[in-house]
Amino acid sequence: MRINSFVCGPLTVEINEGKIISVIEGYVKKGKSKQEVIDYADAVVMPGLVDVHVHLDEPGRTQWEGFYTGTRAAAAGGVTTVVDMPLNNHPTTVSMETLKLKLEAAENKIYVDVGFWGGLIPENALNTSILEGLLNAGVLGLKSFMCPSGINDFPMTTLHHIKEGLSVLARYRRPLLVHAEKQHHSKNHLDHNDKGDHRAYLTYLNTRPPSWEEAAIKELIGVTQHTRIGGSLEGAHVHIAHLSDSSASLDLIKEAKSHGDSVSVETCPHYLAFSSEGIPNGDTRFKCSPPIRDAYNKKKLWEAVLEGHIDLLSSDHSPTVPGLKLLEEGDFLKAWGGISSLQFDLPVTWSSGKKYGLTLEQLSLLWSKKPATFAGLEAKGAIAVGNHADIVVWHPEQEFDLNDDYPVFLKHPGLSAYMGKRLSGEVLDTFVRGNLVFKKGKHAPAACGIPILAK
Ligand SMILES: NC(=O)N[C@H]1NC(=O)NC1=O
Ligand SMILES: [Zn+2]
Ligand SMILES: [Zn+2]
Repeated sequence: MRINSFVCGPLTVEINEGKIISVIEGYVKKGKSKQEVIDYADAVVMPGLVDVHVHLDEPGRTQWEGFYTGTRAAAAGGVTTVVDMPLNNHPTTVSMETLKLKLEAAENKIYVDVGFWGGLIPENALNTSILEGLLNAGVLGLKSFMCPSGINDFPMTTLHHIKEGLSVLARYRRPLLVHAEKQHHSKNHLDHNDKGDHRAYLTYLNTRPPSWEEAAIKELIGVTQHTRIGGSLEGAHVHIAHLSDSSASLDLIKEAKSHGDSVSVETCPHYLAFSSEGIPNGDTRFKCSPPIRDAYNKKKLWEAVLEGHIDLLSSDHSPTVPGLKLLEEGDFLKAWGGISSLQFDLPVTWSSGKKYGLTLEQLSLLWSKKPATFAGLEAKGAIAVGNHADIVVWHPEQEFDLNDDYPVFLKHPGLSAYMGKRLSGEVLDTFVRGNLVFKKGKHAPAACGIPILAK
């Protein structure tokens, strides 16, 4: 099969047996006989997105999302690989046995390729053989929380657990992703028992100040110094999930990187597209942790992205059921924290980013090459000879309204914070390993995604 496209000049990508076999500047008019040629004219052909932070919640909470709905939404949004988080599913993915349950649940249901993070919790951190079993079974790395996760069977880890986990991960050369917020009480800090207006977003924002992120990251940086070349944790890598604070927390990460620590950081579209000032009273679709901060913070976060201080983007797609989002009560303190977004990674990032000067090359690095490399997926994330033919074809300038008529494939479309927005950048077609999994608004009849296991 050949794909022709005209972006920065004509381009032809040749695909055979799921892999890219040539990338040629210019249109190749004559191919082998019987070879299928798709001409995309002036649409953009880019590597499919690799979303390394997605909660698919199956098994156990399929009513929240699920492999079928989540990966169909991913395919419709040009996301060709997702890496599933070890929590919100039940049981959580914290052992070889629970990973097996994930794999069984995913069978014949996934429309894009799916990798898995395992969970680092106190129990397995203190039992190396459980962790080794989980890593040997193929999780791409581990994830832990420095504050309560909101899920009973996923307890938070202390720095001691994190160090234990890193010493195992160092041998496997796989990363630890950390939810870096550390609860502490300060003078202005209102906690959940205080009587602020629960429908006001500011009440919630004040319960999770930037100093929570700063405190957690400061502790982590004390550990990442040992990941430097020659250090006691050489080979280990710490990745800070969903950074929201673009001030002191970011400065700490920059400093650690300047010393050669093996550390990276992601942020998410909701921190780049929204600001606290614009969140309506009672609209709990916008509740997440760490919280969406003010417009100045957002601007600084975009600057950090464009200057390369933020390594990659991910969705932290974390949906739930309408009942737990408490939309009617609009109670920001009691509602589930998590933003539903997976299908909109590409248009949301583009619509917001182009106002700040984001280029297509940067977009592609942040959403494909960098996350693929981070997760150890060498054959993904770039249109290059030998790579998987994971491709999104899209029209960056095509605008659309996310209204009730728009085909949203997520389990609960109405819960997404992006509904009602006008976005720029419509996906035409999505290929996963050469299979056309989404074409002009329709999915392929069969789910041809495969699970990705580390060797
Ligand atoms: N458990 C879970 O998905 N938590 C996520 N939700 C959110 O808003 N931040 C998270 O870490
Ligand atoms: Zn998190
Ligand atoms: Zn998450």
